[in-house]
Amino acid sequence: MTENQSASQQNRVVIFDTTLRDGEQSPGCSMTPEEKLSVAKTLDEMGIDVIEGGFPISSTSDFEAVTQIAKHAKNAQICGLARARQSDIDRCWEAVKHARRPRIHTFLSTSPLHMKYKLQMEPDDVHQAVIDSVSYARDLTDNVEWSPEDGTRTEHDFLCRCVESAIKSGATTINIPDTVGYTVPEEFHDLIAMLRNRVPNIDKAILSVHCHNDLGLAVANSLAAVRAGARQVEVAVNGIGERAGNCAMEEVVMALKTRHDVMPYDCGVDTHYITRVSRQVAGITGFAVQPNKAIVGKNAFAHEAGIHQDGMLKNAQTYEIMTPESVGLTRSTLVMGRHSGKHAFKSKLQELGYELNDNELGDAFKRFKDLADHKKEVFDDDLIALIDDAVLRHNDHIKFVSLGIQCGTTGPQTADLELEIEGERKHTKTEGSGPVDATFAAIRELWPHEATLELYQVHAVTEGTDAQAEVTVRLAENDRTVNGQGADYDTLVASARAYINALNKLMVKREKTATSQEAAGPDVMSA
Ligand SMILES: CC(=O)SCCNC(=O)CCNC(=O)[C@H](O)C(C)(C)COP(=O)(O)OP(=O)(O)OC[C@H]1O[C@@H](n2cnc3c(N)ncnc32)[C@H](O)[C@@H]1OP(=O)(O)O
Ligand SMILES: CC(C)C(=O)C(=O)O
Repeated sequence: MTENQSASQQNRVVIFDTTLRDGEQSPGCSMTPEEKLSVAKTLDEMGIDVIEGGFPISSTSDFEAVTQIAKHAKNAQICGLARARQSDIDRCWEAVKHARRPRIHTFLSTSPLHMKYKLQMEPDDVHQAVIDSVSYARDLTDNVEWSPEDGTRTEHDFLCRCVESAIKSGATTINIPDTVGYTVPEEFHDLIAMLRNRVPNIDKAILSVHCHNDLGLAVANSLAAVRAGARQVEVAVNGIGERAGNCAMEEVVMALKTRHDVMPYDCGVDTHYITRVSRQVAGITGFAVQPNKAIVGKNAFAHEAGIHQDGMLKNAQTYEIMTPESVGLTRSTLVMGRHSGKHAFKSKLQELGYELNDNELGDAFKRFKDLADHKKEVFDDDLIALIDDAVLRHNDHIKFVSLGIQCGTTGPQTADLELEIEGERKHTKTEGSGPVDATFAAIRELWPHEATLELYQVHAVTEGTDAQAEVTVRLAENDRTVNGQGADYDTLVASARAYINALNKLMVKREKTATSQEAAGPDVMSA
């Protein structure tokens, strides 16, 4: 009996996280291999069962990300996506094979619309390609997932035929995607029930769902599918993903935990990591979480109305269906400030879930002391922003040194900027239309580049006029898009740091992103 089958029989729901593949398909959301690896490490630690690290044939950067994730994962199965092409499957296997538990996820559209217009293939040829691609993948590994893309708009007879053949060809997971987020919960429930009733060998594979959120129904649809017998749910942190996004990991996991009475299914996720991974993904992608977002929004556990506050004081359960602690929002035991030393700093970071090496700790401590000199209270959110900004910066080609600004109504706005570029200090003083424009103009003068600014976003980490600013800068150059982040108590310094971070990432991408054309194979398998 396979691991998947035993999970299926025991009401255990496998959590398959696709933040790093479908999540990354959100426009402007691309992540470097290093960033993907750092998120994957958290997902692995928190008990996510399967991590889809990317689409290895799509770029050398994605190939490298999946390879690195596969090499580092301790517990999770590591998966890559592949079209129904030998070259895609080979490339995927090359990356995932390093994992202790690798998985190939291959897919092909089965809806009339997709077959006719997108694939331009006849149903019989699609059916044969399913058999060929799954059999080919199965020769490489015994852990093969197959997805009929646009499955929810596929004719039932044809869906059953393809699912049955995919299982006969060796698929161990059958994932039904609601690719365009069209389905409503009752329909999804009935679709899964229909497959279980009609496909004779359905129990040989675990049934999975992959829901998009175009109508805001991704979580409801996924839970309806679980109630009908699906035992894998595909999710993304903060619900990011193509268009309106994917089923939000934190929502499904907390719904299963909180309403175990009506949904008696278990998953292996340690929910205490939820806040941390949400912040990590938001920081890396620059996709801020809306304040009223379930589970991870800033207001998810805030009570403002007097009657609610009164109820909370008398008994928290009056207005709280789950505790903030259960998702990792802990009341601080260590208060950090200018008098805190390195030991307390290290313990605090451990409390927040960060393990830094000695160099990273040293750099972060210097930044913390500087911040504490300028800010009365250093909150947990300040530290998280600071750590996310300070680590992962060691190999940067361009480093921020200092910035002086002249702004206001009395004279030209100028930025006096010093950078260290490949070990050499460079300095300039540049004018601009406002201090941010002057700062970015100074960077462009010291490091000329063609990339265009697509997004400039400032977010106050905490309340108060001394709050740290967390800035996101998105730069685009040809097909490459990168998000840079910077945090500082000075908004302009944070802006400079974010722009420089984006430039550093762009350089890494320039080096690594050779398009996959030479690796991409010619045709759909049977065509
Ligand atoms: C529903 C989903 O989320 S599926 C995943 C979507 N994710 C992405 O597309 C992100 C990564 N994609 C990419 O980088 C590129 O699209 C690549 C590298 C995969 C392919 O790039 P290109 O070779 O330039 O092809 P392009 O993207 O223009 O078109 C896709 C081709 O794949 C074919 N195709 C689409 N899905 C499949 C599939 N499951 N199996 C086989 N072929 C497929 C299309 O019919 C089209 O073929 P054609 O070129 O013969 O018309
Ligand atoms: C590849 C499949 C699972 C997908 O992402 C979709 O259909 O949305």
